[in-house]
Amino acid sequence: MSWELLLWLLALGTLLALVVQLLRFLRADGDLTLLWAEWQGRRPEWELTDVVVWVTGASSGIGEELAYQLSKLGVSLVLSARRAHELERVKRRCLENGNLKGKDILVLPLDLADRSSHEEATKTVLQEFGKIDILVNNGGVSQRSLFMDTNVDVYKELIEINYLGTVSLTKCVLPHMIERKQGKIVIVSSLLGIISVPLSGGYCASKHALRGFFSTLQMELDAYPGVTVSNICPGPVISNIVKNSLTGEVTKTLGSEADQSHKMATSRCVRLMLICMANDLKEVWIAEQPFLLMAYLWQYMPTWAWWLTNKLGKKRIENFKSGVASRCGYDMLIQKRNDRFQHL
Ligand SMILES: NC(=O)c1ccc[n+]([C@@H]2O[C@H](COP(=O)([O-])OP(=O)(O)OC[C@H]3O[C@@H](n4cnc5c(N)ncnc54)[C@H](O)[C@@H]3O)[C@@H](O)[C@H]2O)c1
Repeated sequence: MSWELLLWLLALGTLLALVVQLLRFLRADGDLTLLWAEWQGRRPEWELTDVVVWVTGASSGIGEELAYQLSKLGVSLVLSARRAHELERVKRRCLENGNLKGKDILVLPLDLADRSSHEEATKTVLQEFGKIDILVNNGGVSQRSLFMDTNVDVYKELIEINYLGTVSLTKCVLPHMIERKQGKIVIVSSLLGIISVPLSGGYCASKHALRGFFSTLQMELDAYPGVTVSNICPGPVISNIVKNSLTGEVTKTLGSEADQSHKMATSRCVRLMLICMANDLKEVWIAEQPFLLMAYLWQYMPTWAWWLTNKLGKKRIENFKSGVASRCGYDMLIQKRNDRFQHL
């Protein structure tokens, strides 16, 4: 075989490998560090056993699924949200399907907006389990309304729950972690803490605030390498978030959602969240395409991202005005993606 032919074969092989990697990347549902950790990193089954985990927003969606997956790992669980009866339901299912006993799960009703109650709640957890290894700040609400139709109180509420509620609870728990020189603070932010979309100005603001604030805290905790902060940014995930979204008034929620077929399965999102926690990753992005690509576009080519988001944003506003509020404007792209991958 001549050298020339060998070189051609080598080049062809490299090209093929690149194409395969590109196809993989296009199907990726997490940022590259996270997917690497899933492949080669520490497993949640090894790292997250025999720990006390406090999950806020545990009565529904991502927090509820987190409770189920954590209960299978054999952790002690504290389940918080506002509705005690919903938390009791989640506790019952954890006991039915997981490896825990009744004494391993504490139901602790908590309103993130009622900051004066957070110190007492923290004391209750410490009295019950003696330590807090992981605080998952997951509770939150979203928003669907145009700025011109939105009362400023809605923005205040979003900041109170999503941002200040999270900061306040972390402030109560952190001294205990610093004293023990170990612990994990997990923030469930959003891709909307990195990018922005119309109709959710208050939600985007609260999640951008979380990212800015907790990145700073990560650096301030440099002297305590055993105390880590992880900022988790999911894209659309199946849950009740849109249904529970605030609209133009604090007292009004959207109340329904037509279709969630374009969203990531809650179980997959939570599995990747556990991988993030097991590997102490500082920030992870969890989303299917094209949402993940949009985040990369915002990061590396903001002007192009603006152009595209603006185009899709118009569709999102049109859908909202015609009463299909759950549609995100990326529907055309998602439909094309689904059609294409069905044929692969
Ligand atoms: N589902 C998504 O598409 C998505 C995407 C990105 C980020 N997130 C984030 O994930 C987190 C969980 O949301 P989800 O999607 O499971 O929605 P969800 O509506 O199903 O669950 C939200 C949880 O937060 C709780 N909560 C709301 N207000 C609260 C308050 N004042 N005090 C205490 N608890 C409160 C709710 O009771 C519920 O348990 C939120 O922070 C949300 O912003 C969700």
